[in-house]
Amino acid sequence: MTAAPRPSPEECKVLPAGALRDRFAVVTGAGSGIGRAVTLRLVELGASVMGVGRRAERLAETAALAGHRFTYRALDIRHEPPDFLAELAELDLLVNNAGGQFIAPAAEISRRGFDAVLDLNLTAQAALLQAARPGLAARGGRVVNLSLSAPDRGIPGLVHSAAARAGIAALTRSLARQWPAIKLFCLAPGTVLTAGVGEELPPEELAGIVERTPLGRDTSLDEVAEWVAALGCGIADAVSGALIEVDGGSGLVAAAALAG
Ligand SMILES: CCCCCCCCC/C=C/C(=O)SCCNC(=O)CCNC(=O)[C@H](O)C(C)(C)COP(=O)(O)OP(=O)(O)OC[C@H]1O[C@@H](n2cnc3c(N)ncnc32)[C@H](O)[C@@H]1OP(=O)(O)O
Ligand SMILES: NC(=O)C1=CN([C@@H]2O[C@H](COP(=O)(O)OP(=O)(O)OC[C@H]3O[C@@H](n4cnc5c(N)ncnc54)[C@H](OP(=O)(O)O)[C@@H]3O)[C@@H](O)[C@H]2O)C=CC1
Repeated sequence: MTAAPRPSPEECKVLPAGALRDRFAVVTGAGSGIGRAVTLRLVELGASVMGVGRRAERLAETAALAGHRFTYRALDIRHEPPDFLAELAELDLLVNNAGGQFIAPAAEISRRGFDAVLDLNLTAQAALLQAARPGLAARGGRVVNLSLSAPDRGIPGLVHSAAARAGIAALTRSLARQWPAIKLFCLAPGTVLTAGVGEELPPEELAGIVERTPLGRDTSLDEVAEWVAALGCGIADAVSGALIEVDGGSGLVAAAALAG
């Protein structure tokens, strides 16, 4: 199968200049991969961004690229209380991007391993949402939770992460009902060829997963960044609670078939 050509970075930039002027966003995991790309696009569109992550040196690299409208806090969302969010009187956009897991057969995942992945991808993110609620509600704010596509269909090798991501999708829908002043979304980007995913799977396995998606393609960083920015804009005003899969159609295919 011949895949459709990917849009160029410039073709992905569909939002007008200044679309996020005067907006204030918090992006977790802003020191690498998707979080950095999202941060740079939000800043380019006029927003001010506070980035969060454990490694200050990675956040400082993002700061050097983003310029003066980017500040950062080096902290661990699993082990530190989300006071930095509770202190914000006003917040337009929270991008819950920090996350991840390890790939292992279910039988080899210990209780501590399961807890660590549930904590990072569900419980810690729920705590961030609770802390951010007043600031978000004050501004009619939005939340984008990064997720995996079709977590409810099962993902062999990622049972802990699939459980957490199905949980965050349910949390997103439930909060969208309970907090009508805030719009919440899950964005599932399929396979994005970041250094982070490269540490989880060797290149040949990743290439196979990408090839077996219905569209035969990965999702670019520029596409993910533009989708997140769009969810922070007026165009997303009539949407809440949705899981949006920007995944080359991989959510349509059982994960076991993708893994080969
Ligand atoms: C296939 C189809 C794909 C199909 C599709 C695949 C597409 C994938 C798309 C997703 C892409 C991404 O997410 S990209 C993001 C990539 N980056 C990451 O995922 C990195 C994130 N990882 C982390 O932050 C951490 O490692 C995290 C998982 C939270 C664990 O944090 P901690 O530091 O607290 O944990 P540790 O102290 O190291 O370990 C806690 C327990 O976990 C266990 N543990 C840790 N690594 C383990 C491992 N590889 N195998 C077993 N068990 C492990 C340890 O043994 C401990 O248990 P005991 O031994 O009992 O003490
Ligand atoms: N790449 C892909 O194909 C896909 C990725 N995703 C999801 O998108 C998100 C970003 O992935 P990607 O950019 O590829 O991978 P990265 O590994 O580059 O991103 C993870 C980010 O989260 C931060 N982070 C991890 N743990 C913590 C913590 N405890 N406290 C604070 N920050 C933390 C990391 O920074 P630091 O280590 O400095 O703390 C890092 O910046 C993840 O949630 C991932 O699961 C979803 C589907 C596909």
